[in-house]
Amino acid sequence: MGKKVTVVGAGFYGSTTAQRLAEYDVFDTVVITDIVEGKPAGLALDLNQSRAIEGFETKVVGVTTGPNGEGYEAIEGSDVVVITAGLPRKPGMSRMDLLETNAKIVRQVAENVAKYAPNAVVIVVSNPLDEMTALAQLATQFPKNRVLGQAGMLDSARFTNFVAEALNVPVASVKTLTLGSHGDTMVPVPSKSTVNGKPLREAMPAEQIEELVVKTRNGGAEVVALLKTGSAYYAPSAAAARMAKAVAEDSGEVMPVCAWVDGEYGISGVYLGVEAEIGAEGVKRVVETDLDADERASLLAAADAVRAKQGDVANM
Ligand SMILES: NC(=O)C1=CN([C@@H]2O[C@H](COP(=O)(O)OP(=O)(O)OC[C@H]3O[C@@H](n4cnc5c(N)ncnc54)[C@H](O)[C@@H]3O)[C@@H](O)[C@H]2O)C=CC1
Ligand SMILES: CC(=O)C(=O)O
Repeated sequence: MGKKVTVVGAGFYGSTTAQRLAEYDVFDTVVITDIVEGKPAGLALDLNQSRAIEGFETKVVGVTTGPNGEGYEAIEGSDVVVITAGLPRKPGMSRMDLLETNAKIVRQVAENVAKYAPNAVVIVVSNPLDEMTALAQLATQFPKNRVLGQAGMLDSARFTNFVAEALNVPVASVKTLTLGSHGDTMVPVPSKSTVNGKPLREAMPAEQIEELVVKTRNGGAEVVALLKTGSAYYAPSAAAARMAKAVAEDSGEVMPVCAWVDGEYGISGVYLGVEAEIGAEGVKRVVETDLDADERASLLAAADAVRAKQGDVANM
């Protein structure tokens, strides 16, 4: 049977994700939903009219959902659900300032996903990301491997872009990695970063790497400050769409994602940014990589900070 993906939230992140997913042409159907009357249907109409130009057959369906789950039957049979519903940051706000508002939204969405798409893999993007991922798992009661969050793909892409720009080399020649949280305890990993296959540490001085590490941690805030309203969506949607594609194709691709960690790195009981194999069941396996002592210490600190916050969302 053909694959079906749902994107919940038809704002900037959701609409660009739906576009990317449709243009991949690997799904039969992309459903996009929102609580705003008419907007999902309008986006679907517009995206479907681009099919003849872009050359894809995926059908986009737009549905407005109600406060009591009205309209959610449209997501039935989804293989993947991407949750983008929720407020974005304003300049000066931290992702954590969105916690209480977005927790209510994500809980309501996740409960409906559990009811109408009980076999889906859920990819959470709403912020604060690590907490909303944990909340979505609690609210759906899905197996922990079937709920994951998007952060590391985006943060690594930002780090890669900054390195490529600083060295004036093709983006494709740079590989970087970020682990930890999608917040202050993000852990960019220079020891696993390379330029043309050679260690990043041989390509630029330590002080410059540290500058780019800080820039990566502030990557989202830098865009928010420039946009004035809303937050980034081109790179974020590329990241979430790639994850959804990996699930649909059962590719087993290793990606940095927010996944349930149960013993890897000596860390347990927390959704945290780690590398994982992604496939039809969501996270097939968390992939542990060798880290320097300081990177490992930062990851452990991130786990402690995130675990404490994730404990709070159970009652939200
Ligand atoms: N994880 C990550 O790396 C990133 C996360 N984000 C987060 O993604 C979220 C969405 O960002 P944008 O699309 O830019 O915001 P946006 O404001 O453009 O769109 C959010 C949409 O969610 C909808 N919504 C609200 N409650 C809903 C509900 N109960 N059901 C369905 N839809 C609902 C709103 O009507 C709105 O259309 C934000 O929380 C933002 O912080 C954004 C960028 C990166
Ligand atoms: C909004 C957000 O989380 C980001 O751009 O990183």
